[in-house]
Amino acid sequence: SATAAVAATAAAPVPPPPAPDFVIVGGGTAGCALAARLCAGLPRANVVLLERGAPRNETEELIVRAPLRTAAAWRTPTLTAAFPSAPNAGLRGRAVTLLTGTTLGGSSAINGAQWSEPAAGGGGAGTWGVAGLTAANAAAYYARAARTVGAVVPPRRRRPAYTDAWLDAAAAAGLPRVDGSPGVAPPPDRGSWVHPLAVTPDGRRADACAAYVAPALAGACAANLRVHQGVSVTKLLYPTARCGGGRRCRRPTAVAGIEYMPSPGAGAPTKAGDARVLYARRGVLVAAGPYGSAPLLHRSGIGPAAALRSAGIPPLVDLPVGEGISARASGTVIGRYSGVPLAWVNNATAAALPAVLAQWRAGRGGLLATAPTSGLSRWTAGAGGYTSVSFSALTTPPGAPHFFATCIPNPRSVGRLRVAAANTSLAAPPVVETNLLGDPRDVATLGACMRQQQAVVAAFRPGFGMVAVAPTRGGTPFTDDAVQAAALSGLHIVGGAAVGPVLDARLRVKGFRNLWVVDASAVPTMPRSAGPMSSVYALAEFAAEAIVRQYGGVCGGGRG
Ligand SMILES: Cc1cc2nc3c(=O)[nH]c(=O)nc-3n(C[C@H](O)[C@H](O)[C@H](O)COP(=O)(O)OP(=O)(O)OC[C@H]3O[C@@H](n4cnc5c(N)ncnc54)[C@H](O)[C@@H]3O)c2cc1C
Repeated sequence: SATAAVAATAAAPVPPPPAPDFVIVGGGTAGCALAARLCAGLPRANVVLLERGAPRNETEELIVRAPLRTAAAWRTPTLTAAFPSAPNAGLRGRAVTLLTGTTLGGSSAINGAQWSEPAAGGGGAGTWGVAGLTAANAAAYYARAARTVGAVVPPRRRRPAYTDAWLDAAAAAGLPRVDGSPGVAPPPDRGSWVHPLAVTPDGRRADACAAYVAPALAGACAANLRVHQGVSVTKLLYPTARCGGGRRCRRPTAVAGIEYMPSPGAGAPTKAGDARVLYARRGVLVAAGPYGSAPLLHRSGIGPAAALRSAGIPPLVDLPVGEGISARASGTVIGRYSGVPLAWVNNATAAALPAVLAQWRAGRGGLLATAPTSGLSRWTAGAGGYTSVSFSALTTPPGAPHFFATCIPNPRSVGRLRVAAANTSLAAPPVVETNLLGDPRDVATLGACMRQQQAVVAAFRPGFGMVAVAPTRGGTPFTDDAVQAAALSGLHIVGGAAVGPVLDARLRVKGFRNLWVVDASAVPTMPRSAGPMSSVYALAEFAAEAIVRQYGGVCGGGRG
């Protein structure tokens, strides 16, 4: 089966040459999509996908695939990395916790699974300056990805309790109910809807591994795709030594391959002698995500020269890698309800019942198949943005009858990911200056959303017994100070190796003929959708098609 094919992929070292044609660094959202499309489109090419996360055990697999267990994934260190940002001046100097997926499927394996595409003019894939990817044709790549992951609005029986009560309250507060189905016209500027999810009809998360890599390994790519888990890529390798021996470093124009080692944390500590080399005959695609790709370029000498030098890394190519990241802040309005029973998705006891587990394992859905979030609202004050709502235990202990409305505005603030020292351990997280709410207009935008959500809380029908409990009780208004005190990371981040400053119009690192970056880092500004996942998939679909077209003659195939 497809799952067995993935389970059989080894945590073992990559076999010796012949070198693969393409090496993909990072088996996340983009990496899995790229791998599946390249191996199918170029049947005579060998593709190797390297993922730092180790193969999942049965418990981890349940946490990834059962939508209700999403918050458990965030607390599982083998599935996610959680680390502090640098202090944010806009949050009065507070750091926030950042989170990312570290397992095959990447962040798509642990995220909210909400499928949201930018409306026309919303900074989607057609606006990034990628040659051949236009506002007119981008919709086709979003649609291809939506079909592959099977993004659909969950049927009524799979929606969290009280979703309709929330939609009624939102409409009463000025956010009318609209249709958010994929392929339907994008939701108008103001509205609320039940969101499409990357969840299969039998209630399993369709992450990038399940949707792309597993079927590829079980079918078209059984012979030419290898997936190696539990290995971390440490740096890029260049064709010949261009530095040292008193010679000046010459700027390389190609990469030869990568160096990798067993991921830290899994067993014995990683030693320098564990490093291995993998050459790539055609090229390397970096898809290590918003916290992985820029640091890999930095460690390989590609980045701001002065910053690299002061971090002890000899600069080879002076490019603004890590600059210009765009990260979302969030602010949550919390209500407590007393007039109706505890929402059943918030019932931790029921979720752990053997019968509930057996029902989900048998593919009959049930409680575990229900995603914790109810839906999304879109609004326009300031730079506009989205609100994700839930009646569940994403942020508080289970069992509390709470309602959460989390505002995720479109950010104007710009941050950067700083160069880490050359000897920084692989396990050390990058230094991320998220600069949340650094632009004062972002404070105003977030405040406008949170006040609007207070109005939604107040608009629940009286029998619901809903009252706001945070950031202020009841209808007490709150100030911008309170917004800055309450804001956290919205968990969405793009940029750092963006098309324009770092990548050419074909998604290659400027000046390199065979080094691509294809993931959230390549995206120049935050797409105006409720999350970047659909845009990351659309970019990977486009990039794979372009590479298949380029190499079809030499590697066989050529079908996209
Ligand atoms: C908690 C959370 C919730 C979210 N919810 C939503 C949502 O509901 N909807 C939405 O649209 N967006 C959501 N997002 C954002 C979305 O998931 C990301 O934008 C998207 O998945 C990023 O894809 P990527 O391919 O760039 O990176 P990732 O999917 O993160 O993949 C990067 C991969 O590279 C691997 N890697 C990193 N470094 C190395 C290395 N040196 N060697 C080998 N492997 C490496 C990582 O382990 C990882 O698997 C959420 C994000 C988070 C964190």
